[in-house]
Amino acid sequence: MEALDYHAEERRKAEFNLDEMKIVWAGSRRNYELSDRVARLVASDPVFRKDNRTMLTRKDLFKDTLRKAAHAWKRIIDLRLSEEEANMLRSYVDQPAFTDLHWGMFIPAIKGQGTSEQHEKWLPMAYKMQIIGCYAQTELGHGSNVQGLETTATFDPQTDEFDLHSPTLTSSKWWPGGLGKVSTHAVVYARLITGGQDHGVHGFIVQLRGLDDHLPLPGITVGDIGMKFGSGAYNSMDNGLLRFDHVRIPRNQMLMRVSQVTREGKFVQSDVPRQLVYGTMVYVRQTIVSDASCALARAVCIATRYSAVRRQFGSQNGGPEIQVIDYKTQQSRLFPLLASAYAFRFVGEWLKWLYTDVTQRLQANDFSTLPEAHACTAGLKSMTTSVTADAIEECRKLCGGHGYLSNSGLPELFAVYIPTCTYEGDNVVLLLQVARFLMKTVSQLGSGKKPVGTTAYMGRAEHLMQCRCEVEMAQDWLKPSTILEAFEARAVRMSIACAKSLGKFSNPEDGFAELSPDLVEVAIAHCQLIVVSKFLEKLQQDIPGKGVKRQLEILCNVYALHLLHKHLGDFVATGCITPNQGALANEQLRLLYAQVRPNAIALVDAFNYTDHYLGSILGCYDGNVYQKLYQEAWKDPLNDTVVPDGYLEYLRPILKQHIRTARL
Ligand SMILES: CCCCCCCC/C=C\CCCCCCCCCCC/C=C/C(=O)SCCNC(=O)CCNC(=O)[C@H](O)C(C)(C)COP(=O)(O)OP(=O)(O)OC[C@H]1O[C@@H](n2cnc3c(N)ncnc32)[C@H](O)[C@@H]1OP(=O)(O)O
Ligand SMILES: Cc1cc2nc3c(=O)[nH]c(=O)nc-3n(C[C@H](O)[C@H](O)[C@H](O)COP(=O)(O)OP(=O)(O)OC[C@H]3O[C@@H](n4cnc5c(N)ncnc54)[C@H](O)[C@@H]3O)c2cc1C
Repeated sequence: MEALDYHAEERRKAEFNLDEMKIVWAGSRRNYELSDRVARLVASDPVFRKDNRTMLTRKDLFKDTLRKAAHAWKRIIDLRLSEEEANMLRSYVDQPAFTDLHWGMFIPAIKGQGTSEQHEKWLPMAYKMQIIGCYAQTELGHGSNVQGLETTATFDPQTDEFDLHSPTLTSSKWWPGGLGKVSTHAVVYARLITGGQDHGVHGFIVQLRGLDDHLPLPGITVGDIGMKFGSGAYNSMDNGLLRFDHVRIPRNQMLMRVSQVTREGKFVQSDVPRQLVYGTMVYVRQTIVSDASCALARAVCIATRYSAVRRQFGSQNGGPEIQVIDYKTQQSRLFPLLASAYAFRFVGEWLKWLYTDVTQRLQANDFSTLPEAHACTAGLKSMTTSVTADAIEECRKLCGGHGYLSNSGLPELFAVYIPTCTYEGDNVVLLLQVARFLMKTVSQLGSGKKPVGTTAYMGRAEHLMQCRCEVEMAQDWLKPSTILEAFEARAVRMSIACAKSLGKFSNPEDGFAELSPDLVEVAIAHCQLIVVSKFLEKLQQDIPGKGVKRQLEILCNVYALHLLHKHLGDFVATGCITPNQGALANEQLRLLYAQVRPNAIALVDAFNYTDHYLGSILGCYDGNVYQKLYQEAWKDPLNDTVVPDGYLEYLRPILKQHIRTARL
């Protein structure tokens, strides 16, 4: 018998080839096939079950995480999965774990900042997980200000060792994932001191726990920092605290690609820029942008499928009520998020390319594109995670009351996701880094130095400062060059206005601090331009499949025009468009929503998420929401008994007292 599909009619409405769209989303046919296979492998394995995890105590959740990680590792070895497949498996298992930090930060830190001898010594053990590492940078007193870290690594020429020490309470390492209970090793960031001189923050490989007994080594105090936001969620991770009491490590455990300390204790700064010490963060920020599209797509998939099932009001002659997805307000809240998921997917692909390019250049000692890579990863990490965090909450609201149920999947997704706005760099702090980069670019405009890469548009500042938008009718807004020019003009005009205001301050740093809220807006405008332009560039590619390119064009226009509508003040105040042209953009946006509507379910099907990964009754593929909600309610432990525990002690006495009072 064919399974019920409450979305069958919606799926029939689609105007494009779904299989081809799945390939576009996955990046290639090969990626699609790998990802589909791994997703099904995880979904069908009972060890990876996750529907009960918000009910577990912290200890049980943590043990469950250890069990899943061990099982995942066994599957990776037994099935001889490649690193790429293993990473897919990690993300489909969908439970933050120490392995994220081991593979995502500890290994990349050694690779990026270690010498070839250090690679040879440490990487084989790390790849086999014979040692497990974390990334111990943040302290109780300092996170954003990395230069303010207090842990010291003092070289002792007598013994050829570093003495690692936590001189104050605030120097305690605080937050590193995997540190609390699991890691045997850490890359620790500490101030390097030689001959009484402070050389700033550097990375050191430090063993924390015994490899046989897992006990902390002498001089090391280590533990978990405690429960975090929400149930389940990020509490599967053992974010830890760490203190050193004069712990000794050999000199060759300082990561020495950027700077070296010789046997005599001489500090040598190589030609490699000191910012490479921050390189692991650049790598992770880039991965966070791709992950943002996945998290956003997940929330949007749930809200879209549920919006097609849910009906409220408007029944005519006893017929069905209106599907809430048909309300224009629902569309205007939901479809820009759907478009953003695609936009972030494509900008994530591009950022991966940029990162690979800069890495290859760094290997050849070409550091020229490092500032651009830093600005792009920082800005896009900030922008995509802020939008995604807000969007998950919006999707919860789009699902009405049922969105607040844990089994909608949205509360846990929100709780897991929101720290992304803080970790790997607080989002505001990162936007200020972008703003610094932009102000520097503007200040060099007159010097003959041609801006390149994502700031190339600033080279056309003269034109962009005075160009006039030519839109006369709503449909004029569909021209890619019109959209692009409006976004470029807005970004350049806001940048130059800020640079002029900065010029009025005698001390530039005072000006930067005073104008920082405006500078954040400038950085956002620049990042939005990058996303819009990368979406437009994607559309220049050959995209096969009936109707696929057309749907992507519609989504690209939705993405750009909803931003234009949301930031209308910027566009009008800078004179890039007139208020009337803004109104025409909004008119066009409404027409675009009507074009998205019949394709909405298929556009979220293209993410190819299994019900296991979605973890949501509201978002389940077959749309059989009400029956599943009803069945699920009976599985709650509170419903194990008809009369709740505590009735006799606490409820009955009150009820009885009430009866007595009533009789009086
Ligand atoms: C189960 C088994 C599974 C097996 C799986 C196997 C396969 C797995 C494969 C892959 C796995 C991948 C997994 C990924 C998972 C990832 C999970 C991630 C979890 C993340 C958890 C969180 C971790 C953290 O949070 S770590 C700590 C992060 N901390 C921060 O981000 C701190 C933020 N602060 C800073 O970055 C800096 O302090 C600052 C930039 C804000 C300021 O720095 P400062 O030195 O003061 O610099 P400043 O004076 O402002 O600038 C000086 C110049 O330097 C430039 N600059 C700054 N930063 C950088 C940089 N990063 N790169 C390049 N340049 C930089 C800056 O622009 C200035 O330049 P100028 O030209 O002089 O102006
Ligand atoms: C779940 C989670 C996992 C983490 N994992 C790790 C890990 O594995 N390893 C690790 O080392 N760290 C980790 N961290 C720490 C994380 O990197 C830091 O919390 C993060 O970098 C923010 O730093 P902070 O906590 O010092 O925030 P703060 O800098 O204290 O931020 C507080 C407020 O001040 C504002 N602010 C700060 N500086 C400025 C400024 N210059 N201008 C304007 N506003 C400013 C911020 O915008 C924010 O609103 C993790 C954190 C979390 C939440």
